[in-house]
Amino acid sequence: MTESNYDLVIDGVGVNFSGFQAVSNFSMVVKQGEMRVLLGANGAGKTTLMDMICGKTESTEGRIFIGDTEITNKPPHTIARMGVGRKFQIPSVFKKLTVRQNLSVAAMKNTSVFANLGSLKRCIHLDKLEETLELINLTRRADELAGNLSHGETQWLELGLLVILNPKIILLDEPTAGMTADETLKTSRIVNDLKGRHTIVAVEHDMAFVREIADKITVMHQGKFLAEGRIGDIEKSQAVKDAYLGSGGIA
Ligand SMILES: Nc1ncnc2c1ncn2[C@@H]1O[C@H](COP(=O)(O)OP(=O)(O)OP(=O)(O)O)[C@@H](O)[C@H]1O
Repeated sequence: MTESNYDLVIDGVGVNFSGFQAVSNFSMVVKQGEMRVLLGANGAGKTTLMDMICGKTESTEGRIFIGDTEITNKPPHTIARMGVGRKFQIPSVFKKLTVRQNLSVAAMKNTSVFANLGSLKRCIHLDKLEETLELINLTRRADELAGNLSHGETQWLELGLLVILNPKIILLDEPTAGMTADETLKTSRIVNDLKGRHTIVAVEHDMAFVREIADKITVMHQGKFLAEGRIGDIEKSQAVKDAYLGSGGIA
C-alpha cells in the first residue's frame, strides 16, 4: 500500500449475531479523500458496519481493506494504528484539562510524529496543535477547561483529538446529534475542511447536514446494500423512498 492510494474497500462483509444476520454481503468502495454518508432506517446495520471497519465487531463474512492492506477482524488498536480513527457520540475528553491540553495529550499518542520530542518535533507538534485548534473553531477557547465547553464545542474537540493523530480514515457516528442549527452549520464547515485530507465515512440522519457535506451517499436497508449515488440520485430513488424514507421522500 502506498500513502497516495488508500481507498477503503469493503468487500461482501456480513455479521451474524447468534443466528441474526445484522449485515449481509455488503460492499462499498470509498475513494481516498472522499466524504461518504451512510444512510438507513433504524436497525439497517450502519453502526454494525462501522464497528466492523474499526474492529469493534468481528465480521463473519467478507473482507475489509485500506488500499491493499487487509484489516478484516484485526484488533481495534491495530486498526487504529493502521490509520482508522473513529469519533463516537459519547465524548471522551478530559474535562479538567484545557482544550489545548487535551489536544496535546492526544498528539503525544502519535508516536510516529511526536515521539521523543526534540526541538524540531516540538515545533511540528505546536504547529499541528494550532492548526487543529483553528480547524475545530476552538482557538479562542484553547485555554478553557474542556468541562466548560458547550455540547457542540465538546464534539468539535473530540473531532480534534482524532484529527491531530492524522488518521487516513475517519469514521463519524452522527456527528451533529444534539447540536443547534448554528453548531450543525459550523460542523459542516469543519467536515468540508477535512475532505481531501482524510477519507471520511459518516452515519448521519440530518439531511440538511448531509446535503452540505456528502460527496456520495450509500443507503443500507435491513443489513444490505440498497443504493448509492449523489444526493440528487438518492432523493429520486424509488427504492430508497419505499425502503427508508417513506412516501414523503427525504426530509
Ligand atoms: N451485538 C448484537 N447482538 C445482536 N443483535 C445486534 C447486535 N448489535 C446490533 N444488533 C442488531 O443488528 C441490527 C442492526 O443494528 P445497527 O445498530 O447496526 O443499526 P443502525 O443502522 O446503526 O441503526 P440506528 O440508526 O438505530 O443506530 C439491529 O436489528 C440490532 O438490533
